Amino acid sequence: MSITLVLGGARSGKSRHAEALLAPHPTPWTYIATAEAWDDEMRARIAEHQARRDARWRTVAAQLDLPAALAGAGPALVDCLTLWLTNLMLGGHDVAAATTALESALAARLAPTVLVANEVGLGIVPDTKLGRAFRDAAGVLNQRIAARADHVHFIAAGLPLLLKGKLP
Ligand SMILES: Nc1nc2c(ncn2[C@@H]2O[C@H](COP(=O)(O)OP(=O)(O)OP(=O)(O)O)[C@@H](O)[C@H]2O)c(=O)[nH]1
Repeated sequence: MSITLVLGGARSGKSRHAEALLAPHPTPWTYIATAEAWDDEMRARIAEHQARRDARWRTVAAQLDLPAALAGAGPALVDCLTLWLTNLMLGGHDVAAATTALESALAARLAPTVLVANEVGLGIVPDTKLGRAFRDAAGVLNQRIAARADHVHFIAAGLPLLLKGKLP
């Protein structure tokens, strides 16, 4: 089933674009959230997203186990891969093995999947070793998922740029 990767910077409008991609598909749509509400700012960001989603959505939290969240779900939106990577790295997990497991889960999907990820490598070189390792790992992860995706869209200023496949 079709896989779409939606890339973009912070507040580029990528979540809104990704949500709209599921509109032609049957409900309920599954929103797979990788974020954790660790402070008030994050709680406010999450609340904004939740307010936007109506009863056609069901929300599943998956900080680490994306394959389990994807298995058996209908049309699904993963928001976002970059926070999932953060969770893996901070937890000391094997990122390459987790990515392989995600690729297998995507290949087994029977319904469309949209995945959101941040394009983090466009700014200055991070001044910490962890920051540089994260930036590089995010680039590798995006390339691996993009290679398997049917469609890849890059969002800037709320507007989509086609990198692969088709725009809706
Ligand atoms: N735990 C949890 N996280 C959620 C929920 N809804 C949204 N989120 C998270 O909210 C995050 C998106 O936050 P934003 O800060 O608005 O994203 P952004 O990158 O700045 O914005 P856009 O590019 O415009 O989408 C994603 O990582 C989601 O996982 C939810 O119901 N529960």
